[in-house]
Amino acid sequence: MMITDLGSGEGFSAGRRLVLVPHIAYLGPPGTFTEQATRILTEGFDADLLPYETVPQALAALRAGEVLAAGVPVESSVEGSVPATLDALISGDPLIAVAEATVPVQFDVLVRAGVTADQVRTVASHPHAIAQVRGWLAANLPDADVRMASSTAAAAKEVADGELDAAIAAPLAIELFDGLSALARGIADTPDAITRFLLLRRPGALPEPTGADRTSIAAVITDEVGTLTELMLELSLRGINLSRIESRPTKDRLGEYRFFLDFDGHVADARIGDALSGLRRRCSEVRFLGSYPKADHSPANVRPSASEQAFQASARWLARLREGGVA
Ligand SMILES: O=C(O)C(=O)C[C@]1(C(=O)O)C=C[C@@H](O)C=C1
Repeated sequence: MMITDLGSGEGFSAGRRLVLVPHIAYLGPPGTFTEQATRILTEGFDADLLPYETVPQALAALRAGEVLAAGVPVESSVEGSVPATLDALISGDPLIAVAEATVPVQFDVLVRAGVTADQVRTVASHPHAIAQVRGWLAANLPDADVRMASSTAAAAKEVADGELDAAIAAPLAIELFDGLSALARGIADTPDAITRFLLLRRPGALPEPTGADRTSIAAVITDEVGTLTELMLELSLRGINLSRIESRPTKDRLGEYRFFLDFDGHVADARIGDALSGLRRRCSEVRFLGSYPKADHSPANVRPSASEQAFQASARWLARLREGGVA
């Protein structure tokens, strides 16, 4: 997928024919799946990719205006959402997603050349990667001390630096750090895993609706009977397909949750705007997290009663009634 507009020249500075290329943050170091995704998300856009050690650090740089955009992992088909990303999206100034990409995820076990399985005492990776290879680790490295790293590529770098014996990393990481070789390839417990990534930006002009869009929000509801059902009803009554709902504690008090929702459609679509207004009235907090083209380009299945034409016709009908006309 290509991004068409990352923000009208922001981040460019021209002078004496020198044009500074904008920076785009990602979860680094080079060799992460997030780097692969960020390259897809920024294809055709002249920008330098800047690695950050954690997602919160990348988003802090974006909020501070040090980078134009940030590529972050948001959801895995096997492990579910990436909590660090959801939490970092909410804590701080609003950010919006402007594009999404999905990347097939495969894992190799990288060691320093010559290291054999029975010499591996420590193995590390990103928690999401570890979770996707638990079966393989139990069968093949049952005695190894399993450690968490800030990313798959950070683990590969630690192996190259002699700080760890093995890393679970993306196949391409082997070429980026000196002296690595693969102890095993394609070790994911679930083949065909996919991770979804978003390109985030500070609020500004939204991507144009394409008919195959997704909208993301985070909403806090009061702890009362039926509030979650009512939230869902706002969507279903308008024929809106919910593609994800995830809860995270608000961290303010036990039992209070923030719901992350993804649904088909663009905030510019009448049915989505109408539903969002309803949610705004019902929820104690609604944060808009963006409307952006879906990575798979699958068009929204809009029932006739929720179409743009149906909304326009009913708005005209209501206006006539209010003017004293006959329906
Ligand atoms: O560590 C990386 O390479 C990442 O890009 C992060 C991440 C994730 O957050 O899920 C991305 C894809 C894989 O599922 C494992 C890790």
